[in-house]
Amino acid sequence: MLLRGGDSEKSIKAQLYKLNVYGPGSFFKAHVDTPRGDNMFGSLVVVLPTKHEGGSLVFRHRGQECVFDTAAAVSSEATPHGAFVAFFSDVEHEVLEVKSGYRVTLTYNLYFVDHPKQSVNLGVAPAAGDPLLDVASAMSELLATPSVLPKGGLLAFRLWHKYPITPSKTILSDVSKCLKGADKRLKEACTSLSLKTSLKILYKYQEKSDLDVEVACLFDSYETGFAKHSHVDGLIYGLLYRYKGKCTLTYDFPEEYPDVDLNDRLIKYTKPVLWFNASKNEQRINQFQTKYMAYGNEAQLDTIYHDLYLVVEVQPFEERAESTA
Ligand SMILES: O=C(O)CCC(=O)C(=O)O
Ligand SMILES: [Fe+2]
Repeated sequence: MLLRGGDSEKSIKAQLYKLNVYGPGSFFKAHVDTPRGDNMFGSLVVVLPTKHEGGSLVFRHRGQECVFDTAAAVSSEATPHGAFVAFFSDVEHEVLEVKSGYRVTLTYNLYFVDHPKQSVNLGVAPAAGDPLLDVASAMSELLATPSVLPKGGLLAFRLWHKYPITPSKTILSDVSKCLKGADKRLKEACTSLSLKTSLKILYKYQEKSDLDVEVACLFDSYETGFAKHSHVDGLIYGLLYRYKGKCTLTYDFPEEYPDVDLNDRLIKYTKPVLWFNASKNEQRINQFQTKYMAYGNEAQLDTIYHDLYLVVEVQPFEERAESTA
C-alpha cells in the first residue's frame, strides 16, 4: 500500500537499477536501498518466472517483520509466472539463502516526479476507507485538552519512515512534498485542521555530569558542522545551565555560528515540546554519514537516510479554544 489518498494521483517514475541472479547458496544481506536523490521513495522488485527454493524476501521496519515468499509466488500455478513487490526503500530487507534453482530479479528505483510527462501511470487505486479522518480527530481531541501545551508550543512527531538527505543540498520543505504512507497522512491531517507544520532534524546535547540534563534542538537543515564545532556545544552547554534541563530548545541554526552572547536571542526560540513516537532508547540522534555507508545496497556518501520530525505549531489553549468555538 505504497500510495494512498493524494499520492494515488502523484506522478512516479520507475528506473531500472539492476539484475540480480541468485544460484544455490546465494543471498542478499539485510540492507536498505541507497537513496539516489531526495525524490526517491521506493523500490520495485520484479521476480522473473524461474523456479527456485528458498530466497524469500524478508522486510523489517520498526519492530515488524513480513515475508514475501518469491519461490511460492512464481510457482503457485502449473506454469511459472512472474511476481513483483514494491516497498518504501528505507525499509530494511534481506534475501534469504536460495536452496535450489535460480532466483532472478530486476530492481527498479521509484521516484516522485514533478512533471507528469515523465511518469508512468501505474493505476494504483486509493485504499478503501479514510484513515485520515482518524488521525485528524485524534489530533483535534488532543488540542481540545486544556492540559496539552496550555501556553502553546510544539508537537514533534518522529516520522515512521526515514528520508533521503543530501547534506548541504536538501531543503526540508521539499522533503515534505515526498512524505510516505503514514507520514503523509499525518501531515494531511494537520493541514485539514489548518495547523502549521514543518519538518525538522533533531540534535541533542547530553550532559554526562551530575546535572544529567539534555537539550534537544530541532533544526531546519542537516548540520554537517554540528559535531565538529565545539563552540556550538559550548553554547548549548550554557543554555543547559540556564534551563536546568526542564525545557526543550528549538533553534533555527543561523548561517554564522553564533557567539555565546547571542543566548538572549536563542531563548526566544525555546518552546515546550510534546514528543511522539520518540522513546528515549529508540531515538537515533546526531546521525552522521559514515554509520550508514556500509548498510545501503551501494556504498556511497552523497545521500543518506535520516530520521525526521514533523513539527506542529500549537497556539496557547485559550486561542485554540477561541478558534474552534
Ligand atoms: O532480489 C531481491 O529480491 C531484492 C534485491 C535487492 O534488495 C536490491 O537489489 O537492492
Ligand atoms: Fe534492496
